[in-house]
Amino acid sequence: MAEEGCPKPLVEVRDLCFTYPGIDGQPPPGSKPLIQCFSITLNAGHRCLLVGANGAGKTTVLKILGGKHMVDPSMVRVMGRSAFHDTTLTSSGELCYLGGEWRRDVAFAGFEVSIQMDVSAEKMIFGVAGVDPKRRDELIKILDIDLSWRMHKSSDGQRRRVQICMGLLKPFKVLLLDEITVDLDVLARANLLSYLKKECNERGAAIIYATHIFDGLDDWPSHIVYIAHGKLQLALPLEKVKETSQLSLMRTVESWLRKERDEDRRRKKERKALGLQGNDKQVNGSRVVGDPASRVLNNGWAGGRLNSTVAGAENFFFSSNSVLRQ
Ligand SMILES: Nc1ncnc2c1ncn2[C@@H]1O[C@H](COP(=O)(O)OP(=O)(O)OP(=O)(O)O)[C@@H](O)[C@H]1O
Repeated sequence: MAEEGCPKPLVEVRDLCFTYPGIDGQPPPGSKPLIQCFSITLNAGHRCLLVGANGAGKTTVLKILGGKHMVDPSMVRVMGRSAFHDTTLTSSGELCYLGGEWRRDVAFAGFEVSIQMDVSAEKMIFGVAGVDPKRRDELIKILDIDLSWRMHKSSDGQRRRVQICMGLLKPFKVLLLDEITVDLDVLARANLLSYLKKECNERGAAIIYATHIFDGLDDWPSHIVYIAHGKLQLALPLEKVKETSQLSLMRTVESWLRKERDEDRRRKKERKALGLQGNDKQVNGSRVVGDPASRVLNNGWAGGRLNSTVAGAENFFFSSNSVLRQ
């Protein structure tokens, strides 16, 4: 997706390969990588819509890009740095992930107050330190936040607006959005999407947005990335997608997913007819049933140790010992 003659990409993913670890902190031996053959490049200004069926791997990819799961540093570079190992990327706000855990957790606002406690929106938002007041005011306006809202008495959508505002207070360079607009009303969502578009156009930020909601998105993304079963299916500029389909974006994606499901069913049927299991491999928790010969498979993890298992480990002074972060 990088264009010729462009400056350094903001995001570079090269042959990303990843498996969730089992209870021992290692991927179940012989397990098939959950994410594989996934490479994309994003430049300043790119707004990438990440689409795929439930369970395709969208959240996993976003978390890896957001530095939450450890992979080999060569696989994921954000602004030329390793997303997992260089924690200054996230602590500075340059790399920002707003997604599942962020939504589900009590979403501690800078000064450790739960989003559902009896506290005002003002206290939550103004509690985030080191923020440009102009940017803060703009976000409050865009999201139409009433600073007197009490969090414990607010609606889900009102709370979400406050959360989104807090998440965007620092001027990100790379923003990863994992379906955060579900509770927003049509107007708030439209305003947010146009604000994010402006951020890309004016500040040269890049956004990857995973969603199943296509309202108002027909002209929002610059690129579409489609993932199925953890593998990249396509990564194209929106115009190219439009050239190949006369349908709306939602109908186009729907047709891809329908085709994918039909293919899956056909394969399953064939395997059944041959007396094979429905799935390629049987993995039960961290115990693997199957041919031990297949267990040497390189699934993106280095074996042996839980911490710093990648080449050049001595350089990872930013790294924690954890391989998964919340
Ligand atoms: N912590 C985990 N440990 C093991 N497997 C996981 C974990 N989280 C997700 N998975 C598995 O990884 C696969 C991809 O999940 P992921 O959440 O990335 O999909 P998704 O495309 O975001 O799906 P959805 O559209 O439903 O949100 C699923 O099969 C899921 O069961």
